[in-house]
Amino acid sequence: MDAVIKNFPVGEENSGRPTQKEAEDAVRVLLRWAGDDPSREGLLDTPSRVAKAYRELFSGYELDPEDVLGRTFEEVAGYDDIVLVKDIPFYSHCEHHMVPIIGRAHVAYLPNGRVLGLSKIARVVEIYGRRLQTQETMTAQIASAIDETLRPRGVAVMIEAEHMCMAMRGIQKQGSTTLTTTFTGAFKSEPAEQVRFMTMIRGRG
Ligand SMILES: Nc1nc2c(ncn2[C@@H]2O[C@H](COP(=O)(O)OP(=O)(O)OP(=O)(O)O)[C@@H](O)[C@H]2O)c(=O)[nH]1
Ligand SMILES: [Zn+2]
Repeated sequence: MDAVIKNFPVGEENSGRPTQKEAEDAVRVLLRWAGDDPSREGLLDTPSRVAKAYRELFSGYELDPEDVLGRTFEEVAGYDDIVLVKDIPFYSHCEHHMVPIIGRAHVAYLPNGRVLGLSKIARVVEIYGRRLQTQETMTAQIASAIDETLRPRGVAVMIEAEHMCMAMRGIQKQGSTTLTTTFTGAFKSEPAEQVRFMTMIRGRG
């Protein structure tokens, strides 16, 4: 982990975060709420496993996209056309039900003299994915993080995702996909750039 711990600093100043024991007790309550017995053998270690899993699934709160996006390159031989990283898979959790959102992000920008390491784009998707989210917020957050740190001529983000809260429960519609987009700069002002972005995303193989 090479980025700064931000929202939940590990240490004495970390007064707002529950203790491991509090988290495990909360899981025991939810196990009882589900109708099971937390003291049966198979569930004895479950609270500590769940607490550990939550640290991983929600590790995005501890990372700052600015640290990840700080490393840029200028030597790209004058390349100034679209850079698109498409089909970045991610898992997130909806902030309404805390069940998974399973999706793919497509992220593009128009360089303004500087380019990002390609892996950094996927890292930004991870940082925002590993938080409680709405798809709209996550789409906008990825775009503005890149916009504000890299200052490119434009950013385009599309997310396609399936929401388990619509598939496993509630309306129970499996297989529906939600699409969200955020465009900034030239992608926002020039429809032709949006069309190029969409064409590049849809051009498979
Ligand atoms: N806009 C948006 N809505 C979302 C997202 N994830 C989940 N939701 C919706 O959040 C809404 C919450 O609605 P509520 O009526 O408060 O909760 P609910 O009774 O559990 O809703 P149902 O899912 O319809 O049973 C639901 O319509 C979900 O489909 C998201 O990323 N974006
Ligand atoms: Zn939901």
